[in-house]
Amino acid sequence: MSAPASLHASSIFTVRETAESGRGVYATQFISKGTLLFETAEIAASVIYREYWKEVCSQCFLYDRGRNWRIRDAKAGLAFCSEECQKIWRSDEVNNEEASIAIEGLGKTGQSNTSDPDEDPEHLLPRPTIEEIEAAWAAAEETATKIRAARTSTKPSKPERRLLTQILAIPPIRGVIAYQLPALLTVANSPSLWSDVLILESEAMPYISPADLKFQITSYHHLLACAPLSLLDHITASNLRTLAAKSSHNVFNIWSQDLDEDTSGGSECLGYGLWTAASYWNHSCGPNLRKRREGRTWKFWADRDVEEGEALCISYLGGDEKHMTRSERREKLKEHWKFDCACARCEEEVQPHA
Ligand SMILES: C[S@@+](CC[C@H](N)C(=O)[O-])C[C@H]1O[C@@H](n2cnc3c(N)ncnc32)[C@H](O)[C@@H]1O
Repeated sequence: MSAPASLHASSIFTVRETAESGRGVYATQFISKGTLLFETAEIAASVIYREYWKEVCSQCFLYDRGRNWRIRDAKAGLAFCSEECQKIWRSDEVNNEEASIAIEGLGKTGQSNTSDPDEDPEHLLPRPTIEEIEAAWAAAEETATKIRAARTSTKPSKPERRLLTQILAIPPIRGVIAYQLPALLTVANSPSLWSDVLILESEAMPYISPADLKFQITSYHHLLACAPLSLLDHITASNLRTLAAKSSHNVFNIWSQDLDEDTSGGSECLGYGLWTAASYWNHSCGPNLRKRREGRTWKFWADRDVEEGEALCISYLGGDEKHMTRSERREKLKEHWKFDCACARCEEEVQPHA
């Protein structure tokens, strides 16, 4: 199957291969402006940035102008807008609470605190190549094997205990680990949702810097060293590499205000998430869809009348495309999403050479 079942179920659009932009979504009938085309709440992984954890509901992502939510799970480092949301979060995923508490405990007992990726000197270096990525993960696996042995041994040896202590003393990178954990819970608890992750478009060089790659590996080791044993089989380099490769082109930012509706600025990026079924809309610099997040649900509407056979596209530029020149748009899309835009507006605006 080339897309999640929920997309195939639509009678007004279909997902198919395109010549220039991978798979795309196409109208199978005339669609009038304002029609709600699709909604999805299937999130394979998400993270709220650490600085917002008290202000953003961990379940529904509600943010109220920076007000702190009073319902807290301090051990798990999470806040909720209501008891209802906390209840849903607790019951949602097997292991959710236990695993979150284990991760939150990292760096709180030993000498380590937390690490800021932006302060790492390797943060500004170029993306690691495919060869560098392979070598780093191969080396990581040797340590991972030892950590697994130490965790599963009924009577860990002195070197095994020392290894676990050493790993747990490394400062955790909370932003990375807090995104990896929900993905691994998806692997463990929702195999069909994880299958939807596997068919998303991949990026072969997904790490934005050597520091990013290093931190993903450190977090892998941290997870192996402290996550509940029931999760251990799912904490694999393969799953975490898949997550990075798929997230690169497919995550949606979680904004404090809806950018499609309000382009006046002031919206803060609170985190991001991987909504698998929402990842098939291609970009157009003249989009015909409007999107909005309501809690955990992304909704997509026709923003004008759409003819049968037309590509259904959102804007990846959040409304800025309206005020940008062709070359500015293409440069930004290339820089952030690494593709040469093949949309109809870019085609139409090609300047003939003198
Ligand atoms: C969220 S995915 C969209 C679905 C994707 N086409 C697929 O097959 O899974 C984003 C990726 O689609 C491709 N894409 C989206 N819009 C495009 C466009 N206007 N021109 C060229 N490629 C585009 C790029 O490869 C981009 O990284």
